[in-house]
Amino acid sequence: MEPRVDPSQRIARIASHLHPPTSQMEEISLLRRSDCRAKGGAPGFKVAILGAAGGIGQPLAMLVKMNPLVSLLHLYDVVNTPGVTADISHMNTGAVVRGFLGQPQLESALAGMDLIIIPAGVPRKPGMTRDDLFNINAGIVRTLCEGIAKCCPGAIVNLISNPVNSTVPIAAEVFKNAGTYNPKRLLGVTTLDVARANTFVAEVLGLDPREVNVPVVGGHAGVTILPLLSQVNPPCSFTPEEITYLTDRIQNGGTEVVEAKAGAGSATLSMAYAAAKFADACLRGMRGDAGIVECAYVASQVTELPFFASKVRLGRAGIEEMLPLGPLNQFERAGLEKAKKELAESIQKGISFVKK
Ligand SMILES: NC(=O)c1ccc[n+]([C@@H]2O[C@H](COP(=O)([O-])OP(=O)(O)OC[C@H]3O[C@@H](n4cnc5c(N)ncnc54)[C@H](O)[C@@H]3O)[C@@H](O)[C@H]2O)c1
Ligand SMILES: O=C(O)C[C@H](O)C(=O)O
Repeated sequence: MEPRVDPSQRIARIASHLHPPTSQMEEISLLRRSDCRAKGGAPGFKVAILGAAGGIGQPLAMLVKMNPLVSLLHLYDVVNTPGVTADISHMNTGAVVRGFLGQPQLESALAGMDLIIIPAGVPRKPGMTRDDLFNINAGIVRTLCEGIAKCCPGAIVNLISNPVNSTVPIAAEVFKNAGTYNPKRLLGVTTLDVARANTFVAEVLGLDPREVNVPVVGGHAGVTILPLLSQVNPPCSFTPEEITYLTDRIQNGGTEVVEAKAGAGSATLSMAYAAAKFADACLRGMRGDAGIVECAYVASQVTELPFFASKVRLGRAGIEEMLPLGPLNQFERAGLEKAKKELAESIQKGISFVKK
């Protein structure tokens, strides 16, 4: 028979786990994790979301909490994480959730994590380009990456904060300065471009969007978003009008949402979906699953540019292989030249921000 425990002591013990003093945060996080495993919870990966209380962060936290590969989920933001954490923690899925609030708790949020997802930063309003976010978001990404270099240098990083074409080079420079840079572990998330391309192409072809796969390469802003409509799977052909319509809609999908939201932000729900899907692909690769291929914006040798989005094969250590672009038609070759011109400037801007 179990020893009798005074119910008031039991309640006090639970309450102290829910509202621990800051200094005990990490210790209790470990305690709860081992509690969870002792009760039969499956071991899994430790994931942190930085910017977890935002428009993307909240639905992303919900989706990651539902991922059976995740055993521990850390939610970090400079505002509102206690509420978001309490809310998400009531979902009866396997992952244990812990909240971290403000810069003093950043290091505890990062310690021991396997995968870091970063949607921290300001979103666009109508009339703005993603590059207009640079001045605020560059500093946010730099600070968070300095924390990663210090507390979990071996983690895989999924970077969402815009302008992605510049924030990924910023992260790379920060990691280089800290001596922790491994290009296989730093991935700019462009999955939403692929999700949009699959959806819009499926609409035109009258297919189920889940059965369509469109490679989208280049970067994540305007003309740098280059859908390869000649490589759509299942193989198909388009009229010149369809190609013009689809390319324009895919390149401006983000602006379509920004304008529809009319000042209330940019894509959050579709982005959370895309980020959760991409994180799941990274985790399956880390687990050792074979044949996981996704498009992402990464340090690259596919073109002469140091960063470029293209198909990568994911594995235990992050990026295991960079797949070639494949044959491009004349329209795509012209698009690639335009994309490279803008990308080169955005990459340089990111690098200079850290070097200055
Ligand atoms: N890569 C993509 O495809 C893609 C898609 C959509 C949005 N985005 C970008 O994602 C970012 C977030 O968008 P959102 O709609 O969630 O914005 P949001 O304003 O709703 O949320 C951002 C969150 O970041 C937090 N934050 C700010 N500074 C922080 C810091 N120093 N540390 C931790 N958290 C911090 C804020 O408190 C807020 O909760 C934007 O830059 C947006 O442009 C990228
Ligand atoms: O368009 C934006 O500003 C957000 C994001 O990059 C998107 O593609 O939806």
